[in-house]
Amino acid sequence: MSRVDQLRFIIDDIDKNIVRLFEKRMETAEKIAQYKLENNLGILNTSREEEVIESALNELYNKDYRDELEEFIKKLMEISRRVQQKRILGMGKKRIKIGFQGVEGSFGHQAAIEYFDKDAEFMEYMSFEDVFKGLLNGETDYGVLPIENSSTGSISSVYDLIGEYGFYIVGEKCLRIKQNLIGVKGASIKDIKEIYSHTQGFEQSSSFLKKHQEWKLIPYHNTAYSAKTVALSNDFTKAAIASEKAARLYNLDIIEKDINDNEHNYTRFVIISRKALEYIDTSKISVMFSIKHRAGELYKVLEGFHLNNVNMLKIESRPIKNRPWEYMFYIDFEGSLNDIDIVKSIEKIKNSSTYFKLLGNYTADKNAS
Ligand SMILES: C=C(O[C@@H]1C=C(C(=O)O)C=C[C@H]1O)C(=O)O
Repeated sequence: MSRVDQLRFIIDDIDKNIVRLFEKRMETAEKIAQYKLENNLGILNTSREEEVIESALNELYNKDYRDELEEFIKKLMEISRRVQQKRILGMGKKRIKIGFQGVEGSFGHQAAIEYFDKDAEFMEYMSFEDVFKGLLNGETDYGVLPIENSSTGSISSVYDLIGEYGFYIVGEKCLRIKQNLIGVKGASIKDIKEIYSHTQGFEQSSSFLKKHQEWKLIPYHNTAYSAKTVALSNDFTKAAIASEKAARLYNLDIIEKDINDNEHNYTRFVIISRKALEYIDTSKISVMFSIKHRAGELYKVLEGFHLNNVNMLKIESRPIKNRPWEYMFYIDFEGSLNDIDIVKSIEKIKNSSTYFKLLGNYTADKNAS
């Protein structure tokens, strides 16, 4: 072993000890952070830091290293303050709460889990409007709602609720939907008399259901809730249209798999919030507006997209309550508010509309266009 190798061997051993001591020191600092949080104390304590430096310098045999040691200890305390800060923020951070319609095993629940951190708290709501109410009264931080299915089209009630409640769209999640006919363990297709599902489940499986006109269709709040109801009934004559996950969760049999009419069956969910978020990495914009009931008004708006080379993704119109034959338009288009052409297109819509609201600028799900 060369001399330098020998010395490096010694350094490696010293570093191992330093790492062990470093870990110990940081863990102790975290315990102090806990105490500070409980006693409402600030992290920085200058007089204590001065003491720490002084006693460290007193420990030093080789006084030539005074400045270096001081620098080292100062840096160490800076790191320890950062660790404490992280710890306090982590402890203070409340779990975010997400509202969805239905029960565990519903597609809304799945979209919520896939979009948000698993540590979030997921809250079940009976109806779409209940999800909005939960957000309005502060029970939740975000709501997850289906807005469009690739086979059956827009979920108009959710559009209306977005208009009514005035929340923002801060994200989207596109989910592949596979519907299944599920029944109690041991039930066969011949036993069935009644089917429970959300109307979307029926609509998405309409060709399959046409072959069984004798079945009574009972619309329910949610596909997973239908599965749960069938499980509780323990009745061979009842079946549900729901996900494979719901079948597993409620201990039911899959009588017929993948009964949706279209193989490529997707539902797009929007993530709604009381506040708009900062526009970072955004690629899709949603707006809502109404226009004068006059020839060429919608054309003027759409011209703005063409002139500024903006790709429109979807347009939806919904009747305005109490104003017969007048409509609210909802448009989704590609872009970010950091882009000047996009801002110009939006200005054009604003100038041509009687009412305008920017619903959100968010990151598009790659499966949504
Ligand atoms: C660890 C503490 O928090 C901070 C960090 C210090 C350190 O790393 O030694 C000292 C004082 C505080 O500014 C403490 O208060 O003791």
